Parts: sequence; structure tokens; C-alpha cells
Amino acid sequence: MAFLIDGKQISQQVIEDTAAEVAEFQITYGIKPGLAVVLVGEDPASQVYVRNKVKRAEEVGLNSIEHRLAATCSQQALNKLVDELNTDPMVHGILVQLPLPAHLNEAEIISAISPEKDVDGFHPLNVGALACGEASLVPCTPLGCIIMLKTVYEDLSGKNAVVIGRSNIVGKPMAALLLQENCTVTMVHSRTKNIEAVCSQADIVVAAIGRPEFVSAGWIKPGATVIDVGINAIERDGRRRLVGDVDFTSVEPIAAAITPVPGGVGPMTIACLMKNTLTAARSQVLARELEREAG
Ligand SMILES: Nc1nc2c(c(=O)[nH]1)N[C@@H](CN(C=O)c1ccc(C(=O)N[C@@H](CCC(=O)O)C(=O)O)cc1)CN2
Repeated sequence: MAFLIDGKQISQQVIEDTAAEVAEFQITYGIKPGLAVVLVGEDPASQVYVRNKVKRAEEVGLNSIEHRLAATCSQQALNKLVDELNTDPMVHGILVQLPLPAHLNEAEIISAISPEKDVDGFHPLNVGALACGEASLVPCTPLGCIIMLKTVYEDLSGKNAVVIGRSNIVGKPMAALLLQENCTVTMVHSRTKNIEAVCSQADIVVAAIGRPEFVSAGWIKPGATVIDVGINAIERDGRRRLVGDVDFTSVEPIAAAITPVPGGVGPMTIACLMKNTLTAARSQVLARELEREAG
């Protein structure tokens, strides 16, 4: 039986650590870090995620600001709101919940967010910094995966890691972070030949392909660690269920450690958003101090 990597428990620890650091930050600088969350439209899942983000932000002691725009809002109106948040000194982190309604340009809005307030780590400048191995605001889901992996391994150096999926939000930043940890990283995707054979060599498999229960027992080396990023709603036995990209029932007896769905990577995403907001507030305060000193 594999060791279950408990995302609920680890994320709670991240939340508690961040809350303590936020309190210390406030004492030191007299500033409450602010997180602005923008929701466009009424997608039911997005509403739940935004509600949870606001709740968690309040829990860690952030100044939580929520903006809701109608599904019909124009690109111009969304750009204007982001511009206002970019210049608001009370706001240190900005997050626009994705996906956006189809008529809005996601790439344009991500690029409009000030890179220093981009707590999602999706801005091209933050993506570039991560690729160069520089300190930056890192996408929350891959950051959460690394924190989970570090509860399993003292050192990730030299591990063979395979990332399944090449999205900008998870697959690509995940590979960059594993590389920073000195893993030997292979990315596989829908066009990869012999994907199963490649995965079966891995010490660490991160599945982020968005296909329910796609990864099965034959893909996994005995004793490997499996991180399942997928959250797929399916119907089974007449009931709606959430499953990952990994067939948990067949993989769990083979792996040494595995994340469940739900209760695995998902809660880490929101906890890491809180951590990133504090990181953003710290570097903004530091940058202002340096500007002041330089005259
Ligand atoms: N701007 C962003 N948009 C989106 C992101 C993101 O990181 N930034 N990620 C996802 C959605 N997401 C956060 O926004 C998210 C998804 C899932 C969970 C989570 O805790 N899931 C639970 C199950 C929830 C359920 O019961 O439905 C779990 O896995 O245990 C948190 C956050 C897309 N958009």
C-alpha cells in the first residue's frame, strides 16, 4: 500500500505558517498584505474556488478584496479594473480567476497584470524568470506539488521525473521547478510515442493531462511517487464523482506514495496563493525601500 500524501493536512500547515509570517510582516511594516480576486461571470466551479480563496485569505490575515464582473463585461472594462488594481497600494496580489468567458482574451489580461502583483505566476515576465531559474512568483499548483514532494524526499536531486501534460499553468512550470530541484526531467504529452514506457522509468510521475484515470498501473515503476493534478468530474454508478488523471485503484498498490483526488493537489493550490501573496508583498516593500534609499 502506498503512503497517502495528504493535501488537506499539508495545505493546512502552509496556511498556518503563512498566517504567522503575515502577522510578523504586519508588525514589522505596519502593512496588511492585500489580495484582489477577480471573478468574471458565474461559472459554478470558479465561484466555489473564489469563495474558498477569499475565505482562506481572511483566515491568514490578508486584506481580501473581491471583484465580480458580469459574464458579458467587455475586455476594456476588465483591463480598466486590472489597471486600477495595479496602482492600488493596498493591493499586493492580483488574481483573475480562469477560465474567462470565451469573448475575453486571457493572454491579454494576464499580461496586463503588473508582474510584481501576479500571484498566479502566469505573466510572461514571471514565466521567463522561472525558466531562467531566477526567484519569481511561481504558479500555485506546481509550487504545491513541489511542497508535497518535499514531504516524501529530503532531496529531489537526481530523481527521474516525468511530467505528463504541457499546459502553461501546470506542465511547463512543473518541469521548470523540478529542474531547479536538480531532477532529470522528461515531459510527455498527447503526441509522445511510447508514453507508457517513458513513464515506467520514472521515480516521480506528475500527471496533469486532464483525462480521467488516464494513467494506469502499467505506467508506474514499483516504488515511484505519483502526484495527480487532475480534477475530473465523472458519473459512476449513477453518481457524480471527482477523479484524477491517475487510476488510483490500480496505481496505489504499486506506488510508494500517491496523492488522492480530492484532497491532494487541489487544496495546495489555494494555500500556495496565500504564500505567493505574502512573497509579492515582501518584494514590493523591499523594492520601495530600495527606491527610497536610491533617492
Ligand atoms: N487564476 C487561476 N485560475 C485557475 C487556477 C489557478 O491556479 N489560477 N486553478 C484552477 C482552479 N483552482 C483554483 O483556482 C482550484 C481547483 C481545485 C481546487 C481544489 O481544492 N479542489 C478540491 C476538490 C474541489 C471539489 O470538490 O470540486 C480537491 O482537489 O480536493 C482548488 C483550486 C483553474 N483556474
